[in-house]
Amino acid sequence: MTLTPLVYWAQRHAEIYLRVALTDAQNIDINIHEKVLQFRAQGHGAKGQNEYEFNLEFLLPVKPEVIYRSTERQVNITVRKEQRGWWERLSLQERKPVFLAPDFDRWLDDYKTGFLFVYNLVQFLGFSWIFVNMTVRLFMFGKGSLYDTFHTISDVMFFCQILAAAEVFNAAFGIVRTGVIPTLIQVVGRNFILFIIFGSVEEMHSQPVVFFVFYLWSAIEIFRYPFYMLGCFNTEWKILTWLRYTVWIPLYPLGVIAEAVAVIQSIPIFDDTKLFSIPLPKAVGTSVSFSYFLHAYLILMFLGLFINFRYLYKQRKRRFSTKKRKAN
Ligand SMILES: CCCCCCCCCCCCC/C=C/C(=O)SCCNC(=O)CCNC(=O)[C@H](O)C(C)(C)COP(=O)(O)OP(=O)(O)OC[C@H]1O[C@@H](n2cnc3c(N)ncnc32)[C@H](O)[C@@H]1OP(=O)(O)O
Repeated sequence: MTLTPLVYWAQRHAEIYLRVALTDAQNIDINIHEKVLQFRAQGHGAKGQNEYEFNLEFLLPVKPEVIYRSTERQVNITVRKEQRGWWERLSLQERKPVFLAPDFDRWLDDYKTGFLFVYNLVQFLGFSWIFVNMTVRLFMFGKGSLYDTFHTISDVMFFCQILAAAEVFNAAFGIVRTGVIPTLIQVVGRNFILFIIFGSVEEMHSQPVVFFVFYLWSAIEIFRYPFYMLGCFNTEWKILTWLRYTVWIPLYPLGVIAEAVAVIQSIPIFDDTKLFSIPLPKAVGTSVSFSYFLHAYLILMFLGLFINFRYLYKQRKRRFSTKKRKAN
């Protein structure tokens, strides 16, 4: 007797997504003949460990190639609808006039993809400009040019980091499939360093550590944003994917260490200048120095590093383990 797994269905204007509820699926065999999809695999489904299969006939023609990803919990299948040529659409309409309702879903998808593509492109250009400009200036003018270099690139860095706040909204509103907390930690963490430690303390503008931080931030972004840009077109370059999910391994701890050094260097300056200190009533004392908060922030940073490192490690594992299964 053939066993049929649970199959969930979703679709967009150009694609159909099937989720087959089979755990640890093995020997997956998926074919499309004409409009019929045939699926067979061994795995753990509603009737335990067994062989499961199903045939599914689509209403309209679909492309014969199947894209699938097997994870520990399920098999995700993507089928692309056959795009009809304009002449075919025209002849169909001639034969059977239909009222063409506006496809709001499609428009929304296109706007979302367009917005994300432009956003990622702007960020990529911004971080590449910072990286190249910083390298050229420091290489040509040496250490003496630190202060000028900071002032040349800081506006673009401020702009890119403010823009990065959009990533928290994208995560919160489900525009991209990413975690809100890791994104929030990343955005709040960087903006704190940039605007409070670097932006408000002039003495920091000529500290070498600032440029280590900027290098570490931009080094990951010049791979991450092009990776997302390709993702907008359902495309990927293996080498870019590998870099996006690997380069953070050394960069993230180094980035947090460099940021911690910057915080430590700024503590005596905040103590001396009393910048951001909280005034107290005369009877109690003068003020509470901002440096107390910075000491607490140093602990938070390593907690943030732990959360995001774990998150990125999981993302990496998810990405590469599904790829390996796909090759089986
Ligand atoms: C509560 C606040 C408390 C604050 C406490 C503060 C403490 C701060 C401490 C920490 C400070 C850290 C400061 C930062 C330092 C550095 O950056 S050091 C340099 C190295 N840094 C890095 O390597 C990190 C780079 N950043 C990231 O990777 C992200 O910001 C991330 C949030 C940490 C993880 O990214 P995420 O997007 O969740 O993972 P992905 O696997 O890449 O994406 C998931 C899916 O979402 C799609 N997607 C995401 N964004 C976009 C986009 N812009 N456009 C299109 N698509 C996008 C992506 O394609 C994935 O989709 P699928 O492929 O379908 O899975």
